[in-house]
Amino acid sequence: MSKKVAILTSGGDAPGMNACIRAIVLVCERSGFDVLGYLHGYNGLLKQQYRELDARQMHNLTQRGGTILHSARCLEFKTDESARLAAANLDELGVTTLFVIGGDGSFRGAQHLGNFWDGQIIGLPGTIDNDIVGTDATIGYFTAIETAVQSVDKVRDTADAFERVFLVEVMGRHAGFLGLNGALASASDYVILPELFENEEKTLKDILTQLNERRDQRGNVSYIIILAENLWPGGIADLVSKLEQRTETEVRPVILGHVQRGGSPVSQDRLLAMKLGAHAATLIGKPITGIMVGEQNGQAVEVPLPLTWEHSKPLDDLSVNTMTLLMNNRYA
Ligand SMILES: Nc1ncnc2c1ncn2[C@@H]1O[C@H](COP(=O)(O)OP(=O)(O)OP(=O)(O)O)[C@@H](O)[C@H]1O
Ligand SMILES: O=P(O)(O)OC[C@H]1O[C@](O)(CO)[C@@H](O)[C@@H]1O
Repeated sequence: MSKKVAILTSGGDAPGMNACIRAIVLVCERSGFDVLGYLHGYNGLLKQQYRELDARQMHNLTQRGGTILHSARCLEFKTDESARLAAANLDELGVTTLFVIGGDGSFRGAQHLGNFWDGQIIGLPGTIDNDIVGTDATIGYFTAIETAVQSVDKVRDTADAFERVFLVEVMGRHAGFLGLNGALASASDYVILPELFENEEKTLKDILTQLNERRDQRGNVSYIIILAENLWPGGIADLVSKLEQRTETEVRPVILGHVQRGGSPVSQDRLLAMKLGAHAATLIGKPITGIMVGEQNGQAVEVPLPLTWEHSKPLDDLSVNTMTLLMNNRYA
């Protein structure tokens, strides 16, 4: 009997998930394995909602954002009862390997399932947040940076025209990767990140000092602040109003939101997705389970799932130092 494997995408969708599905399906087809795709994350696993996947359906897919399997958050999957049901459903279909493409929450779900199911479980890091330990980057992260940068470039045009202050909120859940690199690549003026945030007063003072110095030297200037979501205690509206009071000028907010999750994946995400998906498919049937396949320094690595979430992934020193030199601590 031919082997049967299944794929699901879970949590926030990320550009490149489709390229990853394609890589897994193509390698499986070469090996003569049947592949099915569960729909809507763990919901599909609980409701036995799936479709069969073959190479013909993978045509013209790499460049598409989103996920053809749809994604979802499924709170009930946290219960033991749900994991038992999922295990029974997988066994009923004869699935022996399950690939979970998603973020750290999806990996917790995969680990939870592993407590009740004897099959092989392999995670692939798909999230725009890049907040997964054990891989240099996650699928979707590079596209999200690109989208944020293109958006800030546009904001810059109008900010310059009016010599206005803009506050741009980016995603990242509780991690600053998207904010930091989006801010750097768009040559923004100041960035507020969860990893570096001390308190409101210090942040406001820093911004005021920098902005006043700029105005003293150059007259009216445009000024762009990047704010990571879920960070400012009173939300973006509160920061806008505090900045307006202290700068005595208009401050305009822009929330980039889910735009950052969409769009055709950039090459870096396509390549990462293909490499990780193809490598993961070569592990089918090997005595290794409960792991995430990631990339570290150009090598595929297999990382036990709990190690991907037990500690927070730190921002890299080079990016932080560059940001300090060119942005937050540059007064002229
Ligand atoms: N502790 C857990 N036990 C079982 N399942 C879980 C657990 N944590 C998360 N999950 C499952 O994984 C799903 C996705 O998790 P979450 O919403 O945290 O997104 P994610 O995978 O971290 O992706 P992203 O952060 O990019 O949106 C949850 O809706 C739930 O179905
Ligand atoms: O789509 P939802 O459920 O609003 O989730 C938004 C969250 O998902 C992400 O886009 C990806 O994790 C986060 O950056 C953001 O906080």
